[in-house]
Amino acid sequence: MISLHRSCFLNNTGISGSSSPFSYKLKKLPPASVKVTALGPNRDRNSSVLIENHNNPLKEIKEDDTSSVADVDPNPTVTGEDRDLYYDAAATDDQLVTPWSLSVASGYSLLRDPHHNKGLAFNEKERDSYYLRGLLPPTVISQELQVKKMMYSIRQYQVPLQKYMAMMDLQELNERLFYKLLIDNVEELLPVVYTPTVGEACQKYGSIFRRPQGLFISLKEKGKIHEVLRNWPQRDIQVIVVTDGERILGLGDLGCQGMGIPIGKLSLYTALGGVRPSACLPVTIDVGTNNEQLLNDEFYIGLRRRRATGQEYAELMHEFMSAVKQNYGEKVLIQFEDFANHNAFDLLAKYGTTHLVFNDDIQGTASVVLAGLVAALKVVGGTLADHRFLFLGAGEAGTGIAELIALEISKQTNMPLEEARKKISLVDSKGLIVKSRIDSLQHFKKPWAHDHEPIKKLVDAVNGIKPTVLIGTSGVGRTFTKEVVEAMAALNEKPIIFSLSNPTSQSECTAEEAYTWSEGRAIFASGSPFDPVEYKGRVFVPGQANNAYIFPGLGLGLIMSGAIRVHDDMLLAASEALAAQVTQENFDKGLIYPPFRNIRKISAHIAASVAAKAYELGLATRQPQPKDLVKYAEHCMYNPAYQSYR
Ligand SMILES: O=C([O-])CC(=O)C(=O)O
Ligand SMILES: [Mg+2]
Repeated sequence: MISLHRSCFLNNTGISGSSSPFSYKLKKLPPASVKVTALGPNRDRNSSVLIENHNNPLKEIKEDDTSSVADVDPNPTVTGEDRDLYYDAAATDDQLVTPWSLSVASGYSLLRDPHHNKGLAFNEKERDSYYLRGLLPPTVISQELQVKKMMYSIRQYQVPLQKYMAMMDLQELNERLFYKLLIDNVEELLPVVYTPTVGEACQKYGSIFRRPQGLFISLKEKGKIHEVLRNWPQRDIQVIVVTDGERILGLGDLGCQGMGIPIGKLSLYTALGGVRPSACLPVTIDVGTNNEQLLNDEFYIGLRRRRATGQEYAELMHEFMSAVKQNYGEKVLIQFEDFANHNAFDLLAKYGTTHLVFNDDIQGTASVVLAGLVAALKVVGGTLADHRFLFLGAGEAGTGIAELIALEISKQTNMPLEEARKKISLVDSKGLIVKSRIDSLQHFKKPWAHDHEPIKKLVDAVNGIKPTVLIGTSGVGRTFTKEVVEAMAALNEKPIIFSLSNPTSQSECTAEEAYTWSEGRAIFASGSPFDPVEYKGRVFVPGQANNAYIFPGLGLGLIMSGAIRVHDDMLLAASEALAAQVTQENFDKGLIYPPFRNIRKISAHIAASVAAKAYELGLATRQPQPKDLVKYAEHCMYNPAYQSYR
């Protein structure tokens, strides 16, 4: 029999006995109904404790529970300074833990609990203590061997989508092994759990759907979002990635099937930025879809209706945003992802002053591209202000990048922002954005309407504007034609060409095209990965200008400083920190981004710079400020090594 002592402790994974180093106390009733079931040598395997809450009339307390329900703290969260937020992350062999969890019921269930399952890595003692005898074959293997075996098995699949499904299955089976695999093999597995494969997964989400991941909030849940959030098993949420599925990568409206994106982004928050998986909440808001093919697809998993717009849309989003703050407090980071232009800018403007929000497609992409440009200038020469920029695509990414470049030029030169913007031109589906179009332009395009003759075709814009930098954010593949790349190469000794649209099918040109058509002179980066290209005996390694370099570190920096708002200067700080991570050795290979295999170190530096900026701006609430922010960031990072169970 177990006893829940008056001074039992709760961390994000559950409740532990007083001998464990968890660091804050349960005193009164917890806000949500929590089924607390203990595992351990002293317990009767069927025993469980159900702590009721005000929503739940159930009350079942078995065992010799010495605590009373009223002694449990109603709000055992968020601000306690004595609490080690990262206890769960920092497992070491000498720290024994009990795999207490919400609803871990028995050894059999333990094997099916992804947060605590270790599969064949359960040692003999754990097999005795946790009722695992007979449930596993006799062999005991290390996590390292499990990684080796899983990698072997994943490499057997020829089809990327099969690899994706194998990885998702692993995430649902054994979370720590999933993250160990991803961290140790990041360059190989990033294209599997993230772009480009995640794009295909979203397109086929209905037919590959096995088990729900993340939280689905549809119009059916209107008026009940607060309760829906409480259905999520974790309470201590630090990052939410939310999409409404209307503009998934460059693939368009995938409705509810956009869920693959928040799942993938949050896997990267953990693997690349070290945010604990239990603190991450993927959300898809389903207001319908205008994708006829999905509406007619018998396997479609979302609402079968056309998209709600206007007030109906705004009300659902507002209820969500309010419920998030009510449930998780002021310091939960909400990352908007893959919303359509017409909502993305408005949501960011509306909630930027009341919530800790950030739009990855506008701001994260801007930050990563600025870092790449700053690094590229070390090869090409000149300052940002010496260059001319032309964009194909004037949506979230295009205007977001343009604005951050203008901001940086303005900071560097003391030039008014208005003037700095004139160094940047954008082409949309109707041609160059110019003053004569101003009345018909969407508001986010208006700052880019300069005095210029109208130009329809991109190649004519290249020849007319004579840019040194060409950036594709159109979401439309193969738009950087041979003619366009050759024009850039005729104008520039080292043309900078970024094809940023995702997934690979939507990239404005391939790496091979960029290098071949520029006769090996282009400095090229893309949103989705391309393999190195050999051209005339030289090997060119394309950079991946993907916001995955930025958001995990940015998020960690915001969390560890307890920031309450995102500020543009933090994006600039993240950008500078990333650019500073490119070594001479990288430059020698033609790289303008550091390799992803060093991403955790890179993220720690980005996090430290972002946190430093938060403190400087007075937006940080975690006091006192840690002395060495890089070390602190590293300390905070989730470690997927198995914990030892007592
Ligand atoms: O997800 C990615 O690879 C980058 C991104 O945010 C997008 O393309 O929308
Ligand atoms: Mg995106």
